[in-house]
Amino acid sequence: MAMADGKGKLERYNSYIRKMNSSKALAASSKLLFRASILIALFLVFFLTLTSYPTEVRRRLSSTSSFGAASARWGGPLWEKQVRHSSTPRRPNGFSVLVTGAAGFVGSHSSLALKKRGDGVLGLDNFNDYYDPSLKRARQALLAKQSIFIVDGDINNAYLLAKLFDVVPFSHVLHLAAQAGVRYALQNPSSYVHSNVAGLVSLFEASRQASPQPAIVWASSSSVYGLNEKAPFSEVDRTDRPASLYAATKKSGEAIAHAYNHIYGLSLTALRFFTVYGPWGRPDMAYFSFTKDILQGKAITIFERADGQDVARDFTYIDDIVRGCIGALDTAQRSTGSGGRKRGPAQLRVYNLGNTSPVTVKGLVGILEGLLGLTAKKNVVRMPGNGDVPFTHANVSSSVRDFGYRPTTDLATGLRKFVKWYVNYYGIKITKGDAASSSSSSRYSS
Ligand SMILES: O=C(O)[C@H]1O[C@H](OP(=O)(O)OP(=O)(O)OC[C@H]2O[C@@H](n3ccc(=O)[nH]c3=O)[C@H](O)[C@@H]2O)[C@H](O)[C@@H](O)[C@H]1O
Repeated sequence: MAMADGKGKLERYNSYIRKMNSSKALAASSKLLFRASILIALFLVFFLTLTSYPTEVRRRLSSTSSFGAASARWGGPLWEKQVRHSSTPRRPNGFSVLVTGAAGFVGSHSSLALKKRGDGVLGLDNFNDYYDPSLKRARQALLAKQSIFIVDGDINNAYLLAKLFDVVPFSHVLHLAAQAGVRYALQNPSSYVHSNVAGLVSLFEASRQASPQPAIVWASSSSVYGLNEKAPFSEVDRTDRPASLYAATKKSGEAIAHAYNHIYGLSLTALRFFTVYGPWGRPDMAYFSFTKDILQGKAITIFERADGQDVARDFTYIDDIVRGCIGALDTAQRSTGSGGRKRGPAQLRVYNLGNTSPVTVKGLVGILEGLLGLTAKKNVVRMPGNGDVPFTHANVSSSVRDFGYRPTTDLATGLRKFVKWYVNYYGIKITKGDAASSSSSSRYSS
């Protein structure tokens, strides 16, 4: 009996162990299944969220929000050496300037001018495809010849910015990276928020945490005057009626700058640029695309106001703008914060940088026709409701007073230099007009 009892116990015990094992295996496999489902669900949420963004935003997010993706393009001892070398000033008391948007139009010209006088310059640019990136790469090559290194990265990448401020104690930031263009905001509104609002905050965050905190000079825009009718536009005029999302994001930037100055003691100067043009310019702008189309015999569209009057702009030549940027950098006081905390009141400034003599768009086209020796095929249409403003005109008395800003290039002179660059860069031969005779072997004149 005892044996039988013992055998029965053993069998019961074995069957208990078998049951336990099979329920453990069941539990383990259901745990695995549960975890796998969570992973799949997370992946699906991420994928669906990402694919619900427009292509442009998706491209930007994938290039900026992943540390892994970004770190593939930066980091390491060689990279740090390049960053340090490029940022080191070569003159006594020279600046060490981080130029964002350095492969852009104003960014490339400003970087070269700063380097020329002995400042250290490090560029930062995400080389996005808002317009032909090969032009940005050509500007990059130009800067590389002057030993200016451009980091390939986005201002929204907080890791990258922290790393840059860790490696270099920048004295100044010239912040020019932005989503430009007034009318493109109708097609891709989120890109304006991404670069001009989120990107700006990201840069200000990195700067306020940096030690030392840099002084920041950054690009606002004449477009903030919006529907202002009082001319010429003065910095104290109303800027609460933006006509485009572009203008609204630039105006937001000025409000954000106020807050960072107030809370963290960042020294901040906003420059309101007025329709900047010149060699190595932006292909999306009217003077550039008109030149291309006139040369190709294509029709151009000229907007006129609802009342039939001509639209006008205070077109400003790039060299004048660069001098304004450098004047603002030279007179920028230090930020007062340290360790992310304000230690006293800091400088907060806003300046117009314009040419002070508006020209109508028809006038611009007339000058181009003369330079190209060609007559444009013109479609004159009523200005569509696309964010454009009827005219701009800068009062620059504040920048004249505070850093001796004085625009010296009229539109005809500036466009002559632009056309000379354009035909040379794109290898175009013009038999009639001034452009052919002024074409030189130099691809760059600033
Ligand atoms: O000062 C600024 O803050 C802004 O300047 C620039 O904007 P805008 O002044 O709008 O320049 P731009 O596009 O060259 O149009 C020029 C003129 O041509 C007219 N225009 C334009 C296109 C066209 O097909 N036809 C036309 O008549 C058009 O109606 C306008 O009157 C920068 O792009 C912008 O990024 C920002 O920096």
